[in-house]
Amino acid sequence: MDMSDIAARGLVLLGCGKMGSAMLAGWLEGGLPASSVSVIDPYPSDWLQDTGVLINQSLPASPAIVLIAVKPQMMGAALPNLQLLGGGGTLFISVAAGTSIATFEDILGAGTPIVRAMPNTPAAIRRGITAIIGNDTASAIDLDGAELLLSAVGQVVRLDSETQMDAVTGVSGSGPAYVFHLIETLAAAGEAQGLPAELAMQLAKATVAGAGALAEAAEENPSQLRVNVTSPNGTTQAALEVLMDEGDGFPTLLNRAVGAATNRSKELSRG
Ligand SMILES: NC(=O)C1=CN([C@@H]2O[C@H](COP(=O)(O)OP(=O)(O)OC[C@H]3O[C@@H](n4cnc5c(N)ncnc54)[C@H](O)[C@@H]3O)[C@@H](O)[C@H]2O)C=CC1
Ligand SMILES: O=C(O)[C@@H]1CCC=N1
Repeated sequence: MDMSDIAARGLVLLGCGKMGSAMLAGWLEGGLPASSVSVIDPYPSDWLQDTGVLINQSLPASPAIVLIAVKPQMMGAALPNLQLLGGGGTLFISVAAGTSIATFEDILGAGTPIVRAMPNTPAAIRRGITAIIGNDTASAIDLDGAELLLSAVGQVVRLDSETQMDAVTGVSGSGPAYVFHLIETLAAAGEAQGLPAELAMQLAKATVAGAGALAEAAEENPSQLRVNVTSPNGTTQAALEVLMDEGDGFPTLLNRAVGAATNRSKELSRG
């Protein structure tokens, strides 16, 4: 399968809110024709209506891929829309947090190829990362198809076990929110030190974006990159002594935050 096969047979998107539209923006920017995408969503956004995709119209009989991007709590109402699809080699991909492959197998049948995926919103600018795992029916070709579609909006990693999905959700699925909060709080801290709000925000955004890009591009690991910023007895050391505090510093806080997200993912999958 390549992107032209997906374009020829059609892609169905069930739910096009924040995550669905982030991915759709990335696919359209990557050249997927809008006319090959059918969206089902009772509340299509203005942005979606301007893209030229087919919205709430009859679906192709056997689309290449159906991607499910509704909230876990909406799944019961949304999935019956899809029961008539499949059978013709359609691959189902779900990005729903905390919704197990078994849940989809109950509704769509265990003989249906299903890939569970956890993307993140930087997909909108094709800088996302998505973790995937297939059910027993999903073939190597199905996993390659899922990887092809999702790699159009960023990196793709394959998991060994579905149980890893809860922690992945806690790290990279929810992770952009932690980084956005870091930007907000870094800018607010700059303001507290007397900088104008706009300047503080520009400094914070560029610092996070630049450090992220350097962390990805550099040969050194992030620990060494941190050391490179830290002059002995200088300003960074003064800050890191606060941030790396064993009691209430970053390590403790992030461990608790990622743990809370992971546990919530586990809770959602228990229903
Ligand atoms: N927002 C994020 O950063 C991420 C979200 N996810 C997962 O993506 C899924 C969607 O999350 P968001 O996009 O954030 O939520 P959202 O609330 O922005 O989008 C959900 C969309 O589903 C639509 N919808 C509601 N009932 C429907 C139905 N019966 N049929 C079809 N569409 C229906 C809504 O109108 C809405 O546009 C969730 O399962 C979430 O766990 C996964 C990774 C990251
Ligand atoms: O907050 C959530 O439940 C979803 C899953 C990962 C990011 N957003």
